[in-house]
Amino acid sequence: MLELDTIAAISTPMGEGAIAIVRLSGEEAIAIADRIFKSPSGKTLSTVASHTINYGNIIDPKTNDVVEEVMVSVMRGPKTFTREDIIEINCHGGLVSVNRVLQLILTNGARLAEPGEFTKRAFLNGRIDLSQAEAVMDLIRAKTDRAMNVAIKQMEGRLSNLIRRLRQEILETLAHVEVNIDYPEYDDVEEMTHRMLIEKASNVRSEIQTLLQTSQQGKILREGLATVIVGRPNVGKSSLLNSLVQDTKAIVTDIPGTTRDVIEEYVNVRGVPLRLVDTAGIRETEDIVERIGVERSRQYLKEADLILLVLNYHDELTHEDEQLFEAVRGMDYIVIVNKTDLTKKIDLDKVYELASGHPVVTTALVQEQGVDQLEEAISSLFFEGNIEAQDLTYVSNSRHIGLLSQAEQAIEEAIVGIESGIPIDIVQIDLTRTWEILGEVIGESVHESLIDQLFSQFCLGK
Ligand SMILES: Nc1nc2c(c(=O)[nH]1)N(C=O)[C@@H](CNc1ccc(C(=O)N[C@@H](CCC(=O)O)C(=O)O)cc1)CN2
Ligand SMILES: Nc1nc2c(ncn2[C@@H]2O[C@H](COP(=O)(O)OP(=O)(O)OP(=O)(O)O)[C@@H](O)[C@H]2O)c(=O)[nH]1
Ligand SMILES: [Mg+2]
Repeated sequence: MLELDTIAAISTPMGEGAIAIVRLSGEEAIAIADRIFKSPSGKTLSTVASHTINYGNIIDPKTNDVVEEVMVSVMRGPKTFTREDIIEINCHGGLVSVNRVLQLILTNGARLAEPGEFTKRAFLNGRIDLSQAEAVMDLIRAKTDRAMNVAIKQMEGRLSNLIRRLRQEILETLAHVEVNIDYPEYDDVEEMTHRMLIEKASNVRSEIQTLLQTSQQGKILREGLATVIVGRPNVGKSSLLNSLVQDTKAIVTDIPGTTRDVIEEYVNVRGVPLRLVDTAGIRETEDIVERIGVERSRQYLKEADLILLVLNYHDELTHEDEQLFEAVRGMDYIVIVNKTDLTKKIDLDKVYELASGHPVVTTALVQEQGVDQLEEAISSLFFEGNIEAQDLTYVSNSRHIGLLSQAEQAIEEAIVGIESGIPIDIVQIDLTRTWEILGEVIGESVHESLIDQLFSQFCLGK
């Protein structure tokens, strides 16, 4: 165990609630709490049994004034979240009262925790590895049930265990290489090790590939399907965003060019998390502010997983509409023909022809018509053919995906090397590199600055 100072933070959201929790972790946690805690029966926290909750008051030791009425949980390490001694003070849930308790703790020997520092300690003290710690953050941020299931499995160590097993197999393979290097004079040893090496390394490679295959869905579940609404000015793009969000987030007017900037919202469409982006209508424009917006729309378009292309039923197809079809070619898109409550001026046959097999949905968004069909089209596009396998281990985090791709490449080089009969000590280098890269996923052999950066993305008090 590392010797670290005692940290404290408010671990519940800033705002009014029924209760709010101030959490302390570290060697001095119980002693510090005792300095400001007074129980009616006179007991002290340092003498109560571990994992008990205790009623009492928080008092300012300088004035002896009662500051708060609380329940204090005492949990002695190592069987705690951080493996250190932990105190949790359950206050009345008002901003002023929790802050007063926190201030007293800080003036009585604790230091304010940095974002993610409690979870970082769980990592530094070896209770969880890096991929599990990252999953804790994903769990908090999860926007749908499915995203949460992926995070929980990763937190339980599913991914870590798989990575550990692969690393173990690489080590065993390396042991065979050693034999080969140590006894090069035995030809039959070389024969055998070659076959074995190729078999073992191919096995590892195919497991890495299987994992990488889950990454696209995993990433979408975690980060949301990047969905961009495009269309000419005034066709109803912002109305579409509002219908899907079921709330008025984007300003809707009949003035073309209303949306100047990009609006981003998370929505849950039948279990598919969408990171929905409403853009400024794409057209040639003179207005400089609007032009920046249009420029950014094009940028978003490039990075989208799904495009919602909106057309106007009450208007003829224009050259700009056709350019939009051109721009989204090769991407996943759904065509929405809006304003069907008005008279038809669009050539629908032409729309179907341009859509060339992509779904076409008609809507009258002012009357909330067609939204169901659109949601259906989105969810069937996402879940097409691959109903989420319950026991699949997903990779969802860009850092992990990047490392796994590197590992795949390294093991590939090792395999090609063995097959082409290059010196075995070169193969050894590639295998070792694969082993190291995989280690970074679970936080073995990672640089300290990366660890700091990862944990700093957490919420305060986590
Ligand atoms: N009040 C409170 N609720 C909370 C947390 C917390 O810190 N405080 N958690 C914080 O995010 C989560 C719970 N996570 C936890 C994970 C591990 C351990 C823990 O003590 N693990 C030990 C002992 C397990 C055991 O008793 O067998 C261990 O793994 O060694 C505690 C909480 C959610 N709810
Ligand atoms: N009749 C009718 N009007 C609609 C429909 N959907 C949207 N509108 C109206 O069309 C106008 C433009 O809607 P917006 O959602 O602001 O269009 P937009 O594409 O975001 O426009 P810009 O941001 O200016 O590019 C508003 O007056 C809406 O009320 C519809 O289905 N039928
Ligand atoms: Mg708009």
